[in-house]
Amino acid sequence: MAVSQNKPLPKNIKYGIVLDAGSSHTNLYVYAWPAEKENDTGVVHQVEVCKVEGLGISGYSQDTEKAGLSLQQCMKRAQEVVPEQQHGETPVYLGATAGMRLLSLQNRSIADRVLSAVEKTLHSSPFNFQGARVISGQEEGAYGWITINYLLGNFRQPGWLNFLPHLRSSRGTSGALDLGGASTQITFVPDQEPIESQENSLHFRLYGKNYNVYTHSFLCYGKDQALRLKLASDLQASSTRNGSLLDPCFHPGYLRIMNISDLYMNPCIANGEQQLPFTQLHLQGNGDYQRCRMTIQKIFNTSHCPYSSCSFNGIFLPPLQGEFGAFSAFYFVMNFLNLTTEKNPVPLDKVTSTVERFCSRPWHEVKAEFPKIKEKYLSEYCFSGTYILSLLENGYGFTTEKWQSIQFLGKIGSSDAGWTLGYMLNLTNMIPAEKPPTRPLSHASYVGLMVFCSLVLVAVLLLGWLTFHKPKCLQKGLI
Ligand SMILES: Nc1ncnc2c1ncn2[C@@H]1O[C@H](COP(=O)(O)OP(=O)(O)OP(=O)(O)O)[C@@H](O)[C@H]1O
Repeated sequence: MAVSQNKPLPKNIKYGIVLDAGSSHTNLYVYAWPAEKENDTGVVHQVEVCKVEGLGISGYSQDTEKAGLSLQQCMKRAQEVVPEQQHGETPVYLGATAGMRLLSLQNRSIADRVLSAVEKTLHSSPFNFQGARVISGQEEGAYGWITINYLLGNFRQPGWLNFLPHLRSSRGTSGALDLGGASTQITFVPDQEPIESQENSLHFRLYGKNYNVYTHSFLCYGKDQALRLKLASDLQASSTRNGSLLDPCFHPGYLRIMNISDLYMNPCIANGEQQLPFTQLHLQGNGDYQRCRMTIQKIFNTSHCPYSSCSFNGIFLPPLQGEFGAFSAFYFVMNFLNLTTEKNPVPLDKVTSTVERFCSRPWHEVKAEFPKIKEKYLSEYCFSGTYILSLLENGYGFTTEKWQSIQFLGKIGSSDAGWTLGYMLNLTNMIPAEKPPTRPLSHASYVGLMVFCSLVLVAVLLLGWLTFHKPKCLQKGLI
């Protein structure tokens, strides 16, 4: 509790804490904002993030003790950041995402045990713990959309538009693309209304403005689960007798051994395990982007669509509209491949050729060049890059032209792009439905505005007089 106690305490700052319990990890975020401005947009910022080691939902169910200790360390860090006298009033929320949705489908009682173990630790902290819950895919999409638009300042409305309500539109928002380990979300305000499918439709009224938002969360299409789907589909298509598989999505020279039971012990994959005559899968990379793309394509079923347009698996998708911010693993992967820029998006053909070149590089060379990067991530950037291209291009229909509207975002200002900030803003009622009353002008601004308007009026009158009453001598001279 040392750090903040030695510093002068900032006045009138409020704090909130959100834990994001993902499939592979848990992150703790501390947010802060000036108390007197809490209903303004864009005032909340992330002041701390702490990674809870071993507390992915899968990790927690295996090594509860390690994960518990790491969670306590992150809570300690939060105690240092938030001034001690504010601990009791600082809310803490925990939201578990797709990893936990899958675990609940697989084994409800383990999932409940994981949540109650985490709850116990959080209840014993000095903060105001508000509960742990599994958030739905729809919520994950919606809160991600709220976060990025809040941080980008897109909910700000120029004051003069209040007098012209018919000109108000929700076009000014950015769509949100989120790629997790177990699920992926797409959320945006479409042009087409009403949204054809009810389960993909959300309505918000924020700061006095209506938003009809399309969202869908694809469970099992996060990058880790998508790899499993692809491997299961490869196995089904192969005639291997001993479990050896040549995999175009890994680098030449790369080898990985996986237990078949781990691959199939998963609600994402229909059980086909018992027909296999081997217990282990031996993957051998050959780094062939085009073939990798073809194998990935098989996990997207585009054979039926009960709506006017679909993404894949018969899920409604209206025509893409506006700009998009792509974050989480979309960003991690593109950033590793040097394909994220602050200003202009990298064109689709350059992204494709970069991924293609990277996939073809021998594994020993890649490993030697990036010794500090976790082997799991490094070995999968070829698959992940190819998967991102398949999902965005074939799954959602980002053509060469539309690709330019995607911005890969890690942070916006000091805050990570993700669902957590939107979740806290909603639970603390910090996004009002109606626009907060605008503050009256100060005396000095009022006088300034009157002087400015008077000068403009005088200039317009003078110009009018000169135009219509030209001096006679001048008029004669012209003839
Ligand atoms: N630096 C990195 N490079 C590559 N992959 C990464 C990196 N950091 C995290 N990941 C992976 O990116 C994926 C997305 O991470 P994120 O934290 O957004 O998802 P999650 O919360 O686990 O997913 P879900 O919402 O599906 O439960 C995970 O598979 C994670 O392991």
